[in-house]
Amino acid sequence: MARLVLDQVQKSFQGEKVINSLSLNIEAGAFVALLGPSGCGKSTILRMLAGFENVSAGEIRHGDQCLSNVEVHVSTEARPFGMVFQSYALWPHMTVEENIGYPLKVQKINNKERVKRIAEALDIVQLNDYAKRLPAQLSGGQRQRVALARSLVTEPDVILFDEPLANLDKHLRSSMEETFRAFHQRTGATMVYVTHDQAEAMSLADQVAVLKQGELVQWGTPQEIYNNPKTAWLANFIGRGSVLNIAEVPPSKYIYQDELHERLQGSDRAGVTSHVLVRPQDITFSDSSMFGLPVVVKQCIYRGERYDIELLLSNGQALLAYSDVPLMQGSSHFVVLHQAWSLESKS
Ligand SMILES: Nc1ncnc2c1ncn2[C@@H]1O[C@H](COP(=O)(O)OP(=O)(O)OP(=O)(O)O)[C@@H](O)[C@H]1O
Repeated sequence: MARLVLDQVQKSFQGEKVINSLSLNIEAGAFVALLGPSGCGKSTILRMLAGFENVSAGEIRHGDQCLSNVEVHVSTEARPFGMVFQSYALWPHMTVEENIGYPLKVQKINNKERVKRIAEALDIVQLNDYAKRLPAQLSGGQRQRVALARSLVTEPDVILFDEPLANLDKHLRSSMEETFRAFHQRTGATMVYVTHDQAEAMSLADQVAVLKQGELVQWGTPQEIYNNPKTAWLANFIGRGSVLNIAEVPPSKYIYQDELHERLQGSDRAGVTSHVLVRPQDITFSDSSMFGLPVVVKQCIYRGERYDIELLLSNGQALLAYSDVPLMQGSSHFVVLHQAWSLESKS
């Protein structure tokens, strides 16, 4: 097991840069998500890691071995990596066990060892009873589990996932998340997981790289990214919340109730303003004008477990809060903002 390093990696297609000087240190055994909107370059990074694409500049290393730079390109087959795709990519004419065993056949692993490893892989993904079936006789989730099992029979150091749950319905996705988690714990392999679904990335990964237009916006634990986003774009991409203008505060710090209320009310007079993120769970409704800020309800939307309340502050800024009870459109209330996180930039 070795660390996977992307060192100032760049990628251009026909002279157009799609990955701009990306550096990431992925520790051995980590579960890393590459997260970002469509077209940000996630799949291109995965394809460079897999060896399907070369790099235009920079270097990819696995431990001491250089996998890719402008001069070196280790082929896909020679990298100790497994891969799981959105489309499963199973052989339709092969049974489950034949599909799983195929990479071992290619590696000319002897029959006895092959049978043993197939049985272990079937056990990990809990498909022992399905070994003799064809892919067409399986559900989408079961097919993806076959693809998972096939990715691990060669005992790879690293497994690359390209949106593996994208074709599955919501219910199945959450049970597959459980499978991935257990799979990671049992194999101990390093996992690099591409997704555009922030909830999936947050629940699975221990480190998340958020990308936008080929640039790394932030790299950290799910908690860091949720609680301490650098930019307003990221704050809106991960979870829900409101970005407000307040009288200037230093970036990257929490501001609490009294100071926050004061600076919010002073934002109109202030020469310089800062952007802060307020999460809806950090807002409560108050009976008192002494502690609360006046707001008017713009919209109230039922969400099952709660209501989303879109509010307008007296200076016209919009604020999202949650409520257990419905509030009438146009009605006036007071809210307490318990804390806000000051952002480095708005973009
Ligand atoms: N072979 C190629 N030739 C030219 N441009 C490409 C090629 N592959 C990808 N691109 C471009 O590179 C950019 C990043 O694409 P990529 O597929 O990596 O994004 P992504 O984040 O994985 O998107 P999605 O979530 O939609 O799959 C896009 O603008 C895309 O059009």
